[in-house]
Amino acid sequence: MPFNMVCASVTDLMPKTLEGQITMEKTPSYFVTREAPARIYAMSRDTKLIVVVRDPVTRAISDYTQTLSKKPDIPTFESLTFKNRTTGLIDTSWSAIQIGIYAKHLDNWLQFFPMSQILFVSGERLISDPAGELGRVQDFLGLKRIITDKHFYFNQTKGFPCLKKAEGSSKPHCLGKTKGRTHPNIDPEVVQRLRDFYRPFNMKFYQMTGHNFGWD
Ligand SMILES: Nc1ncnc2c1ncn2[C@@H]1O[C@H](COP(=O)(O)OS(=O)(=O)O)[C@@H](OP(=O)(O)O)[C@H]1O
Repeated sequence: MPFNMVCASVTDLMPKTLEGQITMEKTPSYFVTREAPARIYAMSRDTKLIVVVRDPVTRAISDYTQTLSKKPDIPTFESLTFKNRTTGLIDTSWSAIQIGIYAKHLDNWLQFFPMSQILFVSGERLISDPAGELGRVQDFLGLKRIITDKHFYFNQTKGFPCLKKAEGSSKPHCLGKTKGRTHPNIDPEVVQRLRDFYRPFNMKFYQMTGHNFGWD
């Protein structure tokens, strides 16, 4: 990812929700938008928030890969990562790097919402155990566990789980072409430097969420 943030709530601005329905809205940039928590809180303070997160180093490379697919002339990942390559100073103003400082963004949300209203879904586990991760989502939303292991199969070619049957269809459904792009090879020293950079922020994030995402 990029990653996604989902808001589940009933608000005046969203389509009318019938009894027994939940309105969901998804935008990747919510989690990192400074004004978002106050605005969502003002709309509906009971909103439940779901954020899909993955290892911030892989996330940064994935983000870069997505930009590269649209603008093939951009500088290399390695050159964008550093303010000064010789000193190893990381350019934290580069959005691909900035977005992965999850603890900092979460701080912003905790000014308005309690942790009990926020669920962090592991992007890695969404691939290795989709039913388990979706079980957590269903529990969090107070839904019966309808989606289980029997709804998925693993597509080796795609490298992702797919749905055995898409909603309202009898055909399987896999993620589209823009998911699972091949990432460029990044200089391992740069990857290591980024791992070191993110470690303290990851530790803080594990502490805040009470969940070790296993990125280190
Ligand atoms: N269901 C599911 N499970 C696990 N991982 C998933 C899933 N859906 C998307 N992805 C990964 O998210 C990356 C694309 O991010 P987004 O879908 O948020 O991007 S965007 O909406 O197009 O901006 C993309 O990252 P890459 O690994 O770089 O391809 C996908 O692998």
